[in-house]
Amino acid sequence: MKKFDFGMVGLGVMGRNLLLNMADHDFSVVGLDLDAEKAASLEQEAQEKHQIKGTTDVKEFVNLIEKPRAIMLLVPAGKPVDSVIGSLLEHLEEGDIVVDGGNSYFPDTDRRVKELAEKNIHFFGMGISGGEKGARFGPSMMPGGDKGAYERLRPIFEAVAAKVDGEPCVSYLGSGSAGNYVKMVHNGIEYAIMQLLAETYDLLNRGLKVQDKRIQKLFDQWNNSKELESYLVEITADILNQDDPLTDKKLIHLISDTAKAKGTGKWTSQNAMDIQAPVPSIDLAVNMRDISKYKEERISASNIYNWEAQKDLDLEAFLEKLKDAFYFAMITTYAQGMAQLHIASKEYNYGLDLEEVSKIWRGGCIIRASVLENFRKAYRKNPELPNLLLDKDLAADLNSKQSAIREVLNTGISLGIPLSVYGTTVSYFDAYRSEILPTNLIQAQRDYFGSHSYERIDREGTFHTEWED
Ligand SMILES: NC(=O)C1=CN([C@@H]2O[C@H](COP(=O)(O)OP(=O)(O)OC[C@H]3O[C@@H](n4cnc5c(N)ncnc54)[C@H](OP(=O)(O)O)[C@@H]3O)[C@@H](O)[C@H]2O)C=CC1
Ligand SMILES: O=C(CO)[C@H](O)[C@H](O)COP(=O)(O)O
Repeated sequence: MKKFDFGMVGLGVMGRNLLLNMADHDFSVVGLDLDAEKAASLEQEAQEKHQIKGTTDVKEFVNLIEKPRAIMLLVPAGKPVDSVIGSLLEHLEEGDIVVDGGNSYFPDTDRRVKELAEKNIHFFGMGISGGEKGARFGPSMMPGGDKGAYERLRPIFEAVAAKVDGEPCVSYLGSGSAGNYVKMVHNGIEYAIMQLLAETYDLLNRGLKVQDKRIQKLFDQWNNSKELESYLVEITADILNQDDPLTDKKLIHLISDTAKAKGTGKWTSQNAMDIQAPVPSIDLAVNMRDISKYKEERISASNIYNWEAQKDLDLEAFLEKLKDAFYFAMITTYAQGMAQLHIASKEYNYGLDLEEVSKIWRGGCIIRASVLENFRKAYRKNPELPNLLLDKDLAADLNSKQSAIREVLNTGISLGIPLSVYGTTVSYFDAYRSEILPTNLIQAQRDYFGSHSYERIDREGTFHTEWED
């Protein structure tokens, strides 16, 4: 009996759809899930041309795959990944390849690579983005680690990946856990841009009392513009247009404002602090999801603190400024995430090529946007660019939009609408462009209370002062 080309463990949202995508591209595929219904429904969903089988039996699953085997895991991150690896191990043989396609925490990937290498089994992490539709019709995929193993599977991944101008949105990114790290930062950027869009909506809806229809039209216009065409802007317009099937209202007004998170945004911020890569826009986006959870306290506080403000402004002129402000904040957010990748690449010896990262984020993934092409050009000009804010072409754009974001921010503050990510983005920008910061005072304070010493700008050495109180 002819064996299958590829095996998938986990037939949920991502695994089932990616497997069907592979079958569309003429690869024969077998899927494993603990849930018999999911295994059976995979076969029911298959079209005549597909070669697909679903099973709940690990031994049968492994034996059905052509050697050396290629197996991908798309199960929830954490313990389920270790549990699946444990159950596969007794059936795998030397030379088999196991790919973790989930949002695994990158140090877990480093550990698993080592554990499986001792058994001569190739293991690598490959972040996948695009959600349900992306997995089914073309995701962006971020593999790292075992390059030889990736090369063997490259034809499958290139066939199923999203394509932009004929180029597949998958590239080998670097050694070790590079693939999971890049996906983690992708999600951090995703959190911040989602928060920026939510703040934009709040400013217009709650602050300036603009009708949903007008806001929806605005996002639609943005998505149809050269600068702001992007998946997250596109779906935000769709969301605002969605009717509720149970009432006569728009669905958005009936959804709870308490946000959930699976952890990748938090990991991005936590690790950024570890490697001293400032990403305040991502930090704030995580904070805002956390603040949203304190619903009872927010209700109490809203009864204590009132701020009723009206703003007379020319709405159409303001919307033009808002577009520039969003562009400014979006670019500055990407710049922080990309700078984190630049620093992490050195810290963990990943050898990341940020031109490739920009290339494979142009399509398929949640943060795909037309501006990624400009980032690609910036990194092509200078592969060692430490921060996109230093690219001359992007700088010219940002300079022309600086006044817009400051005006939008002032409007938000005077109306009492929280524009956290907009605000922190401007502070990040202002700090990054400051030749002189007040950190000399911090150094003096540290020396004053803790004799921590300081350095001077006029002579070499380390100094301590007996400060007079
Ligand atoms: N959903 C999304 O948009 C995206 C998700 N991801 C990541 O991809 C991974 C998978 O996510 P997603 O598909 O959404 O998750 P789902 O929960 O939809 O699917 C996971 C599947 O894995 C199965 N499973 C769990 N443990 C085992 C096991 N030991 N053996 C076999 N099957 C098992 C689950 O079965 P059961 O339900 O019966 O427990 C379920 O069918 C996660 O790491 C996620 O963070 C990445 C990008 C986008
Ligand atoms: O990886 C993804 C998209 O790129 C997943 O959809 C992820 O679950 C999103 O993160 P969170 O659930 O924390 O909002």
